[in-house]
Amino acid sequence: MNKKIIVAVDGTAGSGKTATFNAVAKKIGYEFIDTGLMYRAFTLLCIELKIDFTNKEQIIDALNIFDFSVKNSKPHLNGKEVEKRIQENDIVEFINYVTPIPEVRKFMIKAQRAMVTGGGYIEIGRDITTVVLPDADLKIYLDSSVEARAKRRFNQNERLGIKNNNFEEIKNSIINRDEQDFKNGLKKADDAWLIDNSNIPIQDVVNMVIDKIKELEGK
Ligand SMILES: Nc1ncnc2c1ncn2[C@@H]1O[C@H](COP(=O)(O)OP(=O)(O)OP(=O)(O)O)[C@@H](O)[C@H]1O
Ligand SMILES: Nc1ccn([C@H]2C[C@H](O)[C@@H](COP(=O)(O)O)O2)c(=O)n1
Repeated sequence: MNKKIIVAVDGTAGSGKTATFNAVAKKIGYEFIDTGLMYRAFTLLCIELKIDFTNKEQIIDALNIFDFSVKNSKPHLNGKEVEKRIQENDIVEFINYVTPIPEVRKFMIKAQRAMVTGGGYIEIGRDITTVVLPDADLKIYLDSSVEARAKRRFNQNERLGIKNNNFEEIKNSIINRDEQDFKNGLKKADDAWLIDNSNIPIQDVVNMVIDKIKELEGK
């Protein structure tokens, strides 16, 4: 019986981490953890508490009443399902006040590490291969050109019928998010496998990754 492994994934905003590795996890029966949802849910809590986002102490105090869980593959904040709510624009507007705070990152890193109790997990984010799971069996850094990511997000918004869908605004938002992520420590780990999917269909990336996981399971 092959032994399941731990897979850690980092990558740039909108590069395809969720769509790609959710599909991989479903195909091979692994647990999928998207750590971005935790930061989004915590930002929502701060919004609901009407916190002054320039006041770090208030944000840090909110950690004491932050309960995040995933039930039936849906993120829950203090017991309430928030899957759609945490994808709304106000979250992105305020999240950059939250993610740089060391005490917030320390809290999240501890929780994200504790979620992975052995093989059979795929965890994605921005500091998983470098901080949360530095000893993961397989580390992947997923990236795409800004153009490719903006086109995908634009097309996704069209499909979803999102109004005021503007390519240039999306492109600038991606550039800004990259800037903040790199400031927060996003980088390709020396021992991570770089996958640039700018011109690779998602199904091909899924298959490449599954082949690699199966190879490592057999070792
Ligand atoms: N290889 C690919 N080719 C074309 N489109 C892709 C590819 N991978 C992902 N996509 C599409 O790109 C869009 C963004 O993907 P996704 O939301 O998974 O990115 P992400 O890295 O999780 O984003 P974020 O960092 O914002 O959470 C989605 O519409 C997804 O279907
Ligand atoms: N481990 C992580 C995961 C996410 N973030 C930041 C990056 C974004 O600003 C925000 C939401 O992540 P997304 O849902 O877009 O993947 O949280 C981080 O700093 N560390």
